[in-house]
Amino acid sequence: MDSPSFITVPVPLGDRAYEILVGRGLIESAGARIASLSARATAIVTDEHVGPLYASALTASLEAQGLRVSVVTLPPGEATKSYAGLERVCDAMLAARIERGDLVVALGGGVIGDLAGFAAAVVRRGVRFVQVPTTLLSQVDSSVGGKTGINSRHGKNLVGAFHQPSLVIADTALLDTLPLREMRAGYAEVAKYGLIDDARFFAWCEANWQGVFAGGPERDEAVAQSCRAKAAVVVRDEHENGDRALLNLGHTFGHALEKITAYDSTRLVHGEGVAIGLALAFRFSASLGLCPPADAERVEAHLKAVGLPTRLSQVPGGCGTVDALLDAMAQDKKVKGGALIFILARGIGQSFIAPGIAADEVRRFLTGEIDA
Ligand SMILES: NC(=O)c1ccc[n+]([C@@H]2O[C@H](COP(=O)([O-])OP(=O)(O)OC[C@H]3O[C@@H](n4cnc5c(N)ncnc54)[C@H](O)[C@@H]3O)[C@@H](O)[C@H]2O)c1
Ligand SMILES: O=C(O)C(=O)C[C@@H](O)[C@H](O)[C@H](O)COP(=O)(O)O
Ligand SMILES: [Zn+2]
Repeated sequence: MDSPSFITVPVPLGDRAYEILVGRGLIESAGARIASLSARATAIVTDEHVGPLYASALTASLEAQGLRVSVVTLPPGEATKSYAGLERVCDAMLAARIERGDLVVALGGGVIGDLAGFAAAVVRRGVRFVQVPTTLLSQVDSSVGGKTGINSRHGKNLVGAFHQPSLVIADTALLDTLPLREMRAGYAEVAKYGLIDDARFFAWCEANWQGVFAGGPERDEAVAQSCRAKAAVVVRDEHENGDRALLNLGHTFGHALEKITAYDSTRLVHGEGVAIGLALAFRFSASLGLCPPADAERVEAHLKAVGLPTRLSQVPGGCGTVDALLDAMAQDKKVKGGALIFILARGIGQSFIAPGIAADEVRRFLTGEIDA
């Protein structure tokens, strides 16, 4: 199993423990690594952008290990994370006679990872799966932690399951073909880890983001550090009964925007929604007197420097009314007893879970943001 140097990030979850491998060129040895999990057959799930670039190399690498391989290729974009997409993947797995002891291999971004992982969770009541994430977002976030699912017309990720992967192979060279818009979107989730609880990492991001984009050693470091940060949270709260909600920083607003833009990736992709959501969470915290306004300005300045949107006015086609936003936010999975729970911040790297924010405060803040 010769391969270039790589970083291993363990996710010690007892009988669901697995490793995240991060490095350039890992796809070449993916077949041997996946074969070591002792399956007989694999179903690769991918999309129409990623499949033509990487599915044949992965197929060859798996077949060289004697594994039977089938491939299902879906349309790219958020709209694929749907009931129809789920039906296609489940039926393809069943048609390929994928058994419980076999493996689903998600080759793509977060859309494919969430969808394939959910199909793996439900087909035959549970098949193992491997993540081969191909976007920055999926390498730093969605391939880790076992949240799988699809969107509903009622909201983001409302139908899903916790189902941990058996292995994550993050080949950072695959990001060389990723469009700039998608690099930027994934970067919002990288910056998020600094904003949650690691001010030093946020400062590192401010100084090193160009290297992450360019594919230097900073890229591998950013992916590995993000995975370490996420794994640490997931290990202490796998099913989001407490601290894991911190990973939702920016998402109460961001998910509402994704729903309002009808999961139309030409208008808004997840990471762009998160970028606007991060900026909103910090400005909301500042407006409540919780966070120094200078920190909110610094967050916005960094996101803008990278080329990310930070304002509701930047949502193509508009962000809807305050009522539409509040209505979408009411379906957030953090809602308890009908009341919203926000992730707010006392400063950069000092985020916290904030129940008990009055609905009037949210309305006042959003009204100001829409009018800004
Ligand atoms: N499960 C989780 O914990 C979690 C965490 C964060 C986000 N998510 C979910 O992830 C999804 C977003 O994922 P995403 O940002 O990866 O989007 P995506 O999967 O839609 O991929 C973005 C685009 O890049 C293309 N692409 C992917 N890899 C490529 C490559 N190497 N070269 C060229 N093109 C490539 C895709 O075809 C697509 O058009 C959202 O649905 C979000 O809700 C889940
Ligand atoms: O892994 C988590 O937990 C996260 O919240 C990570 C988020 O970046 C991700 O977008 C996640 O899918 C959101 O989860 P949801 O439970 O709010 O749908
Ligand atoms: Zn996210």
